[in-house]
Order: sequence, then C-alpha cells, then structure tokens
Amino acid sequence: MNNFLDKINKKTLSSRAKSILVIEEILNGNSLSSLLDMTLGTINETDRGFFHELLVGTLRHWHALARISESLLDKEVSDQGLLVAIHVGLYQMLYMNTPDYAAINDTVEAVKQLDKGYGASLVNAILRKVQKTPTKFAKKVHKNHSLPNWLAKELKQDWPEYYDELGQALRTCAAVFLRINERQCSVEQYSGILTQHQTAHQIVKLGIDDKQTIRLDEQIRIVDLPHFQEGWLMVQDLHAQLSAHLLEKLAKNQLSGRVLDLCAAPGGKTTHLLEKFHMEQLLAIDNDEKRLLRVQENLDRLRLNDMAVQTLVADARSWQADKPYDVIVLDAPCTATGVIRRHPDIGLLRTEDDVRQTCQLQKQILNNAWQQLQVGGVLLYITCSILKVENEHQLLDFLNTNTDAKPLPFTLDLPNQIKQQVGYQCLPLDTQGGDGFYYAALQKV
Ligand SMILES: C[S@@+](CC[C@H](N)C(=O)[O-])C[C@H]1O[C@@H](n2cnc3c(N)ncnc32)[C@H](O)[C@@H]1O
Repeated sequence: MNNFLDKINKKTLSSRAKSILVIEEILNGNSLSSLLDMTLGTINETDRGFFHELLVGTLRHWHALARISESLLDKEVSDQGLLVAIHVGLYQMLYMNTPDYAAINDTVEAVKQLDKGYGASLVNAILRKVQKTPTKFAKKVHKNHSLPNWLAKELKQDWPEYYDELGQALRTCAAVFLRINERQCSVEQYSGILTQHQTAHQIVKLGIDDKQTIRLDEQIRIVDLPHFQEGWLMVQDLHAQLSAHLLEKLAKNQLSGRVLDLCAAPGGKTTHLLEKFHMEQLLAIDNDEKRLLRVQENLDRLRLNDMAVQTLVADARSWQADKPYDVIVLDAPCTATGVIRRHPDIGLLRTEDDVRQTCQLQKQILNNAWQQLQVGGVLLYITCSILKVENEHQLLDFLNTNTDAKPLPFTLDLPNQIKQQVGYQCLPLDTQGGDGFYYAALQKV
C-alpha cells in the first residue's frame, strides 16, 4: 500500500494513469471505497469527474471489456497493469465517446508514465484494432452482462426468470435514497425543505404499508443537504430501510426490551432502530473496531447518543450474552452481490470460494445468535446478497435443524420484492429502486 501511496501522490501522473493504478490495487484485493479516499484528493478538481467516470465505469463493465480484450490478444498478458490499461482505453472508446486519438494516445502515454513503456506498443495495437471497427465492438460489449462467469452461473440457476434483467441492471448505477430521522422531521416535511432548496427528488414507497423514503434525482454532495450536520437524515438504500419497519410490525411487543444488533457497523440499522423505538437497551456488536467507530460517528451526528445504546467489539460467532435478548437484528456478512451497482469492485474481488466461506460464517453467526435469543423473541436475518445459498437456502437449512424456530410471515409489495419460501428477496432490477437485500424473520418458540 505504501508503494501505491507514493505513486498516486505523484503530480506528473494523469487521471488515466491514476485510474490504472487504482484498478491494479483493486485486483490486489483492496476495496474501491478505501482507494478512492486516498486518491480523490490527489486529482485536480477539474479532472475529478472524468477520473471517477473512467474508474467506476471500467470496473462496472470490466468483464464485458475482458471478453473483448481476450478475443484480441494472442496470449495472456502477464503484467496486470497493462491489461488494466487496455480495459481503461477500451472503456473510453466504447462507452465514453472519448475521441479515439485521445483515448488511444493518452492511455498509451499513461502506460509510459507508469514506467511500463515496454507494453506501450501492445496497448496501442489492441486499441487500434478496436478503432478499425468500433460499432462491432460496441455492440458486443453492450449486448451481454458484465458479470464474472461464476456469478452469472449462480444467478442463472437462482433467478432464471430475472437473469437477463439482472445482467443488465447490475451494470447500471444505483439511485441515492435518504432516510429521514423521524425524531427531527417527517418525510413530507423534509421533501418540502428540499423543494425550497430546488433539489430534485421524489417521495417513493418502501413496499411495506404506507412507509416512504426520499430518492434524490440529482447529483449533490450529501454533506451539502439541508440539516445534514444536525442529523436530520442518513443516506441509506431503500431496501436497507426495511429492517426497522419490519420489526415494528413483527416484534412490536418485544421492542421495548433488550435489543441486540449483530454485525452492526457502520450503524445504518442501529441508528434507524434508535430513531424509531424506545428500547430498554440496544447493544451494537461488530468485530471490526474501525468500522465500529463509524457507528459512534453516526450516533453523534444523528443526535442519538443519549439513548440506551452501547457498542462492543466482539466476534458474533462466539460472543455470549449474560442474559437473553428480546430482539436480534443479524445483518450478516455476505458476498454483497446485491450492492454491486454501488460497489462495482465486488465483481472483481469476489470469487466462488468466497461464497462457500461466507455461507459457513453466516451459519456460525446465525447459530450463535439463536442461543442469545429469549423464548418468544424475534430474530431478523438480513443480507445484501442476491444468492439463494446465503438467503433462502441458508434459512431453510437453519429451520430444518432448529425446531424451536418458527418463520414469521410478512408481506412486501413492490414488484422487485419477491416472496420466498422463507422471507423476501429484494432484487436490484429497477434503476430507480433499491439494492439487492434478503429479509427473513424467525421467532423462538
Ligand atoms: C453488512 S455489514 C453490516 C451493516 C450494518 N448492519 C449497517 O446497517 O450499517 C456486515 C458487518 O459484519 C461485520 N462482521 C463480519 N464478521 C463478523 C463477525 N465474525 N463478528 C461480528 N461482526 C462481523 C463486518 O465487520 C461488517 O461491519
């Protein structure tokens, strides 16, 4: 990482060269969000828009671009940076309408800036092949999905009727939703304030009863939104906002008691619970100390720190409560395949092996969480995955081996909220709609 920091801070590097560096680092296993934090400040304000689109777009269409580069290369490219440069060049030519001379010459120049001059002629040759018949290649990249093969296979198996739609939807960007802090104002009131500020937005349905949220219809810095610093709102996906509303329906009587929020960081669901309910105690656990600090930051900004809330660094696979809890929210670690639109690096980072390991981790956490639940208590299981092994299959398996668990039925009613044998799967099909999430509620009998 030190090496990356030295390079990214070089003033002489163009934004194309920096995009290449960042994607190389993602291929080495680092996340886009942490790399963006380190990189954006090193780029001129005037170039930031271009840099961001080039970077995120290349990631979003990575696998479609890879199919083109594979068909044009005589042999595998051993230098990862050169392959990334080819994809960055192709993205400009096939998606960004950058004039070919700029896309080709400036990408080749970026390769030289990165001390990879030995690969400049290869990058140049591949990009020039595409320049000869651009329409043919543009058609090719747009036609198919841009998913890794293992994920395409899983989705075809799990969602045959939605497979094509999912393939297209997962390469678009997702809308931004605001959860309004009910302790400060209502959705309607905040919508009125946004209208006064001439910020384009819509009030949209959450799919549960008459609950609503706000979707922003223009790009705006979140910190510039009215009353952001005073904690009137939080950015949270439409489907992520379902958790507290579901609990209100399914565990109304238990919510005044002791509530455990497992895998809580950065606190999106913790803070929503605190905004809505007066609980005897809320304990938010996560095993990542740094991420848990963000829970504290959110509690502070949303003015929720005076409530009966505690945070704890602990491993949810083995942590034991002194006394059982009345409600448990388990937002399990998952492959995050439901949020690829927001985190396109997931398509490059995840492997088939990760799915197996994640399922195992979820199983261990769910089994241990169940031991901490009071008889009569309710556990809400959540993931932001769209793979059935982490969701419906995981729950069916749990119900088979735990006869004291009873699924609690509920209804969600948006078209992309799909009833399962246990719980609901929300699919990220609608460009104006929420991400991929799974919800299931169990009661201990
Ligand atoms: C989906 S995120 C949680 C999002 C959070 N609930 C929210 O709404 O903002 C999953 C979390 O699980 C945590 N995690 C992963 N393995 C864990 C474990 N063994 N014990 C506790 N937390 C774990 C991760 O650090 C991560 O913060």
